[in-house]
Parts: sequence; structure tokens; C-alpha cells
Amino acid sequence: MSIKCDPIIEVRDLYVNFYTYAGIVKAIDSVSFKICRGETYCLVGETGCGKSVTAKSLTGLIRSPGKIEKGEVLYYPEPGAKPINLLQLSENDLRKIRGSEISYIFQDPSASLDPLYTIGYQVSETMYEHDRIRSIKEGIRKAVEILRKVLMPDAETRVKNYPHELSGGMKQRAVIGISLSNNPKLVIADEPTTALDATVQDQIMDLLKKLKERENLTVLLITHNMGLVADMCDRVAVMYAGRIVEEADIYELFKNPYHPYTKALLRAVPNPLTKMEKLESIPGTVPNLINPPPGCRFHPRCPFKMDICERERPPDIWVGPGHRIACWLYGEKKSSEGA
Ligand SMILES: Nc1ncnc2c1ncn2[C@@H]1O[C@H](COP(=O)(O)OP(=O)(O)OP(=O)(O)O)[C@@H](O)[C@H]1O
Ligand code: NI
Repeated sequence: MSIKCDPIIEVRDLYVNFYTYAGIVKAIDSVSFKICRGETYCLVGETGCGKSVTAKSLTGLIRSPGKIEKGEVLYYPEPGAKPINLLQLSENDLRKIRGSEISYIFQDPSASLDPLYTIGYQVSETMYEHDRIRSIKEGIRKAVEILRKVLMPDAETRVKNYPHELSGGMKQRAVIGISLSNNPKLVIADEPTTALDATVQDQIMDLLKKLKERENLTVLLITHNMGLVADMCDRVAVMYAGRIVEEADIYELFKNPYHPYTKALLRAVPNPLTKMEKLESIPGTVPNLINPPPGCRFHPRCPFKMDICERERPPDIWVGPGHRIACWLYGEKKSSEGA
């Protein structure tokens, strides 16, 4: 029996490299996953494991010296629709989708806003770019509604403010407003609260949760905070050094983790519901992706390492409905998805 999923995005066999002076960084190495319509799907893992690169790849946002070497990103605009391979679209066509059907919320709201324009102008401009309004003026009226929707205090005044006149939390509300202004289907939130104070973080996460329900959104949430994962996500992919090592629904992952890396991550958070700033460290360091370890990339840090782990890449194994791992410890059970 397989998990019911109406996919909105399907990433297949994605590879991304960065061509640096020091060498080729093999940042993403055969990553595949699906995001089901209506869910919050999480990418979690330590710094540098490839969460942001994966998120950016979805709409072809990888810039030089980075290159998407291989893979497909199938986008299903409607249930059952014929998919579009986003990686084959021209930059012009991608731009039409990015910021409207698929929008982003990045970590640092100050970097996402233009200091020279008012908040209202910036919300309005996004709508104008995507032909949702006929004039910026009309947009500014709509911007007030959007700012209300993201619970910006005193929206009528704030719409005329410049970014520096807002607090960090208000700026992130504005960014969320911009990202929702064209009624996206998929919102990709990359560490949306890392740059904010703890109390403001909670408010912003609450807001995202509410908006997700109200606007029928699908969310891809990127975080290294297991507490947030527990709080927000329906399904989780654990990434390590450019690969997905385990994927499961949230209950299954916390109750029944298989991969030694997932177990270590969870041990680092004794109670997933306590808010943690950062993951506790796991012995050893994240590998250099210019010369990644052969075989399983986690083997140098793995307490259960076997000979084969140093030589061969572990295949994906389905260990339960919707639960897959890439680890030699569990042999090579041949099974189809969720069997
Ligand atoms: N512009 C770039 N040039 C060279 N290497 C890059 C570049 N951008 C990303 N990388 C490399 O790609 C890998 C994945 O980076 P990515 O930003 O996706 O990590 P992340 O999981 O989002 O980490 P964090 O939690 O710190 O945001 C890292 O090894 C990083 O050094
Ligand atoms: Ni990142």
C-alpha cells in the first residue's frame, strides 16, 4: 500500500555542482523527492548539506559558478495535470512561475527588501510584474489588504514605510506578504525565522501555519531546527552531505528513525518540542564536498560503519509506507514505494 499523494512537485535524480577555484563542489548528488499538494514538506540537516541549493534548484535559481548537471523538476500546476519540467523552461518562462505560482521566503528579510522603496510599492511591484494589477497605484490599495492578511500592525501606515522603518518581524511579515501577493500554490520558506528573535520566530511560524490553512498553500520548509520540524511538518527529508538519507512522515520519523544520522539528530534534541536554536553537534565534521567520502557519505562519522559503506553508495530502501532510507545496515530489501 502506498501513501496517497497528489504531487505538486516531483524532483528526480537532481545533481548540482559548483565550479570553484578549489575544485568542483558536488553539492547535490542524486536527490529525489515529491511534495504532495497541501502538505508542509521539510528539508532538515546540518549547515552545508544542500537544503538551500535544493530549494533554489526547483525554479532554476542556481547561478554561476553553480550548475544543475542533471535531473528533472516536474511541476503539476493542478491535480492530475500534465507536468512541466521546470528545468527545461527558459529563464523568461521560469520568471513567470517564480514569484507567482511558486514563491520564496528567505532567511534575512532585510536582504529580500529593497531599501529604496516603500513596502507598499514592493508588494505592488510583485503583483504588477505578474500582471495581477493594471497599475502600481491599484497595487498599493491591494498591498494594504495583503499587509492586513499577514497581521502587520497598522497596515495603512506601514504600507508607506521604507524597510528601515520596520522591525525585523514586521519586515519578515512584509516579505511573506510579497511572497503571497500573487496567490502562490507552493511557498518555499528557507529558514524563514533564523534571523529573528525567539519570540518573533514563534509569531512568524504561527502566521505561516495560519496562512497555509487559509490560503490552501503547499509549503516547502527548510530548517535545521528539529523543534520547528515537529511543530510544522507533515513529512520530512533528512539531508546529509548533498543526499537525502531518510524520508518519512513526521510521526514515523520521530518514533521510528532508522538512519544512524537521523538518530543522532534526534538524540541531539532530547525533546523535539523544546525550541532549539541549533542542532547539538554530532561527533565528527561535515565532509568537504569537493572530495566527498566514497560510498555512504556519512560513513566517516557513523558508529555502525561496515566495509561496504566505504565502497558503495547505499540504495534507497523502503522500510514502511512512505518511509525510505539510504543505509547499508538494513540490507538491500527490494521493495517498491511504501510496500
Ligand atoms: N555559490 C556557491 N559557491 C560554491 N559553493 C557553494 C555555493 N553555494 C552553495 N555552495 C555549496 O553547496 C553546498 C550546499 O549549500 P547549501 O547552501 O544548500 O547548504 P544548506 O543546507 O542550505 O546550509 P545552511 O543550513 O547553512 O543554510 C555547500 O557545501 C556549499 O558550500
Ligand atoms: Ni541554507
